[in-house]
Amino acid sequence: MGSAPRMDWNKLLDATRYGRESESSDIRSPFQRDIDRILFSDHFRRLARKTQVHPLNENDHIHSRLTHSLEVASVGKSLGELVGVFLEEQGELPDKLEPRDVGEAVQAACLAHDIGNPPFGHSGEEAIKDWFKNRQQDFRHLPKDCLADFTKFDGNAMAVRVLLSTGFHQTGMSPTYAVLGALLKYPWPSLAAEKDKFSYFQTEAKAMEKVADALGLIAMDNRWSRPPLAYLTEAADDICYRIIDIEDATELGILDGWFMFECFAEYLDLKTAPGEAYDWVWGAHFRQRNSLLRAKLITAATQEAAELFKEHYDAIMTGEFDKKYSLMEKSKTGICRRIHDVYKDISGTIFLSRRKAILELGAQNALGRLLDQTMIDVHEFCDKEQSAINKKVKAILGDEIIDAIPKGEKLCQYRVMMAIVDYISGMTDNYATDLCRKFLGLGY
Ligand SMILES: Cc1cn([C@H]2C[C@H](O)[C@@H](COP(=O)(O)OP(=O)(O)OP(=O)(O)O)O2)c(=O)[nH]c1=O
Repeated sequence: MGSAPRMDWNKLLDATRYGRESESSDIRSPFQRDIDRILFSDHFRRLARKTQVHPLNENDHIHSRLTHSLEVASVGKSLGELVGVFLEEQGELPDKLEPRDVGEAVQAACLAHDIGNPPFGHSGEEAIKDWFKNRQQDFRHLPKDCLADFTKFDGNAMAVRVLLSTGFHQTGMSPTYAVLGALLKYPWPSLAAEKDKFSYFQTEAKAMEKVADALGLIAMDNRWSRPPLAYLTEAADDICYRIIDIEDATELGILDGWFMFECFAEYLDLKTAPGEAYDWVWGAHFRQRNSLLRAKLITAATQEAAELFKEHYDAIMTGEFDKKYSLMEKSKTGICRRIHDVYKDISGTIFLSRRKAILELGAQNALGRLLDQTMIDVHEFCDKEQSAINKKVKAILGDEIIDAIPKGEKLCQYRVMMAIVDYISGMTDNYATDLCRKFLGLGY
């Protein structure tokens, strides 16, 4: 009996670039260059005004997708380095690479993990999906796998599209294969998606074959094995958003100022008796107390996540790690388990808090309205003559975006629809709200 196929770090950490391979004699490592390309991109900058949990918030302590992405990148870098040290000990770290390089590859992917998110976070994704689901009949002539890209729309796939430079107004990031791999949380297309999660649209399907081949991913049914570094990107995200969402909810008064302390102090073994190191917490402002808890939780959870990666290493490398679970969920009694369980109990209260609920219903309307207005005559975009509305939509998107799509091609309409979705999902929350107001005829 032959042994199960196994992924290989020489391929998984391939620093070759997808697309343009530009010469560089500067001091930066290939993965540091990925970090810089992502960090300086306009897609990344716009995350400052995209919802993490609480839309259009005026409290500057509350996280946007930008602050979240920076924090995830910080945790991801540590996780990557810890795993890099482990690979070195195993004798599996490719020649010329150091543990720090693994940290940088994960850091880059973490920076980009939400770069494809639409405005208004998850409710924005739902709004886009709902709009297309309600109009499936109108688009029934599209190939099934193309239509599913819209009816199951996922920001994860848009992130890959942004990085591969196929999206709206992109000049090209040409990321390394290793960083693309670390971003591939769901390495299958929309039609194969369970729970509407997938990492690439049909526009990127050909590119994905090249990426999967370069990374040496294992073909399994209608998907590829998840690249091991993607587990670390996911763990960094899971650790950060669970802790930080609780902290933000406390800041907004949705949860009590002692909530974090009551849930976690005992698990962190904090010394808070009179005369002990942290006895100051009793008289502290809730923010000071939460800062301490956040720091301790992130440190402990990061270390545990690296240990969980090592514990499940063989299953991860052969693609057999249970795809239903994340690393964090594999924790039995550790701090990751506690964070996961507390968040599970409390997330309903946070997600259905009054202000969030009101603004999310508004977001549904705003995105629906933007799609209504830009998609009215989308069936005719590939005709020679353009309707008056399509001429205006073209002018808004930029004529060159639509003109670049070959008109005789079978997938012309699908590509135009994708260009419009690029445009809308690339918007910040405030831009989408403002454009909706203008589309309603309420002035400029
Ligand atoms: C499901 C859900 C999440 N959120 C917030 C909570 C977290 O801060 C954040 C989690 O979303 P993501 O960071 O996008 O991560 P995820 O793991 O849930 O999803 P994916 O696999 O697609 O990447 O979104 C809401 O505000 N409302 C919701 O209904």
